[in-house]
Amino acid sequence: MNILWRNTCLRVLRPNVRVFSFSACSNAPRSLRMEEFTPDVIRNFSIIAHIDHGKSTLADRLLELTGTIKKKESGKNEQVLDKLKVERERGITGKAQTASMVHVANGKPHLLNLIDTPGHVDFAWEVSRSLAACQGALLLVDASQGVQAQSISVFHVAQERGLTIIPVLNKIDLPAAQPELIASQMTATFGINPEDILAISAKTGKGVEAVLQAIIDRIPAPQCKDDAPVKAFLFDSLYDRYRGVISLVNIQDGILRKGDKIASCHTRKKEEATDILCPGQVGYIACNMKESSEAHIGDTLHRVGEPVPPMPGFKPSKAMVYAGIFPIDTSDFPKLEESIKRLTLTDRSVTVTRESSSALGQGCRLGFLGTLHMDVFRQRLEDEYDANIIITAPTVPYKLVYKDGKEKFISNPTDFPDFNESSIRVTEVQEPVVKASIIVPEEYFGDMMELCYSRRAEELDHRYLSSGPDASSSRIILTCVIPLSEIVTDFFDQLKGRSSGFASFDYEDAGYQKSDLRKMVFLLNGKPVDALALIVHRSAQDTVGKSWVKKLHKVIPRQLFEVPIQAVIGKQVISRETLPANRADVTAGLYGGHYERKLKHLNNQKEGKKRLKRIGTVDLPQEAFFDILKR
Ligand SMILES: Nc1nc2c(ncn2[C@@H]2O[C@H](COP(=O)(O)OP(=O)(O)OP(=O)(O)O)[C@@H](O)[C@H]2O)c(=O)[nH]1
Repeated sequence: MNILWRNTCLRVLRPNVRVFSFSACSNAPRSLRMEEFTPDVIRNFSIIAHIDHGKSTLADRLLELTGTIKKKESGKNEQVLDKLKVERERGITGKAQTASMVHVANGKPHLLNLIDTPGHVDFAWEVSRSLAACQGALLLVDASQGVQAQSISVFHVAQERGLTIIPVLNKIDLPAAQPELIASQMTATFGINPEDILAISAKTGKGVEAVLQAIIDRIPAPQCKDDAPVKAFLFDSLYDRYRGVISLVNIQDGILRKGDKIASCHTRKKEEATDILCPGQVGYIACNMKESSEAHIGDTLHRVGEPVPPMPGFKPSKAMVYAGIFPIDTSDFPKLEESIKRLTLTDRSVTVTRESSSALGQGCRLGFLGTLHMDVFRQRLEDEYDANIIITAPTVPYKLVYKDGKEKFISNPTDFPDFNESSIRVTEVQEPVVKASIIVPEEYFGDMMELCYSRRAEELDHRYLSSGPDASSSRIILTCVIPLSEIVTDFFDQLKGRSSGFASFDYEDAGYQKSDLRKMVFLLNGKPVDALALIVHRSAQDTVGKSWVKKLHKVIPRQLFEVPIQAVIGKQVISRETLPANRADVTAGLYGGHYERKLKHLNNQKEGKKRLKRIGTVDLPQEAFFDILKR
């Protein structure tokens, strides 16, 4: 095992992104050695913020101020942390990123480890595990937008962990900034002392120096013992093309020296350290693991022969949204499977199993943390691996309770039982629910209530988020319990659309709840199309049935005979449309003389035929599924 560290800057990014080297740290005295950073001069901290409140920008300014990275000469504040297209579009960062910097304060060089956290509800798990490696956090709030749903939820996690919170008001340079109003909102919402709030502009750098000083003055040093047995906490892992799996660790106790044999409490695997890492420090370990599942997040590492009690366990990541991924051209499956395998090495929270569908052929069923996570993965497959894929409608994991008390989780609608079967032994179906909180300006409150009701929300409650004297800026926090299946489709888009983009939303797991759910199957000419099966709530079955049948009617090409399209639940037909028959000569209407056009049409048809799928007697091009299933 190699322990890789950099004296002054450790920057762990996605493998295809630059890794900063020691020489980039211009202001750092080169003679500094890692052993000199005793725990009292180490600060491990995180930045917590709602999406877009400026976390990455502040991280960049801190890195610049400490000389860890060079200030951009162009004066443009482009971000150092590279983002995926989907991340840029949605203004979020998915994967946590970590950096270390040295800052001289109070006459001594201090080692500051910034453990970045992602800013989206799907990644709440990453937030909680990165906070476990910190003693403090900067709570960053946009001075023009105020406190948002995500700021509150992450604040609570940080508070529960006993972290020291430094409240920071960002974007004070904006003309729309209302620093006094937002500061009073922060004081009321988080119960913090108004004098503790720092006002900054991460964009211009104003006030950022004071943030560095506050990190050193206010955040406690990690409590570690030099002479205790080595105890290292594994809080993240990533995949590097050349070095395999890289684990990020935080040394909680003891000194890890070159030549030390290290073992994992979880996997019992043993490795040898090739460098030194001291208490309180954050570093990364690269061993020759090829499977990221071998690096257990939340694992504790210790020196061989000196066992330590493992750190209190971390809940493993839990897939909340499942979808089938199939190649558009069925012969591409081996390539697709290989690409998925490679991509999951860099993102170990995705679960993969093989799936085969009579309609779409061979594919994989993937489990994601949420729909954004799914979109990020899909885009990476398309961009980085050039994959042409069809992705089925997302499903949440349902729970079936049997007569004998046994329980089973179902993540594929085709496995859902038909309740009209006489042999049915299922007594109850349960679905996952979440506790959602929405923060919205008062004028959109009615729309939000309506949206929540239409999505089967229960236990609705609301209160005013305290604000300043200006009544027009009153905002409301609305909480409810809502089925997860209702928010994995277009809930977020609806929320943004109906509130002109002002609503912010967050949710946390609230267990399972009994529900009246049925499997809806779509029949083409009497034959079911497995890839389109859905689980629906009884209250929504008519609307869902009707809209899907309409959609199918629109995209399915006409056949030589009439095709009935039906949505059925059990034996009951919920909705039906009939696709009229087509005339045999598909080139009819192309008049004589237009030879090239006719030829082109025939060639297109030939090409299309290769991808035709036969559902019973109905021929369907794979692309039709793409059209049906794209959101
Ligand atoms: N005017 C102004 N804009 C800022 C400031 N800080 C950040 N921004 C802008 O706000 C936008 C969001 O900033 P990011 O740093 O990407 O936000 P973030 O919180 O890191 O977003 P996620 O990592 O995706 O959660 C960017 O366009 C920044 O340029 C600031 O102090 N003033």
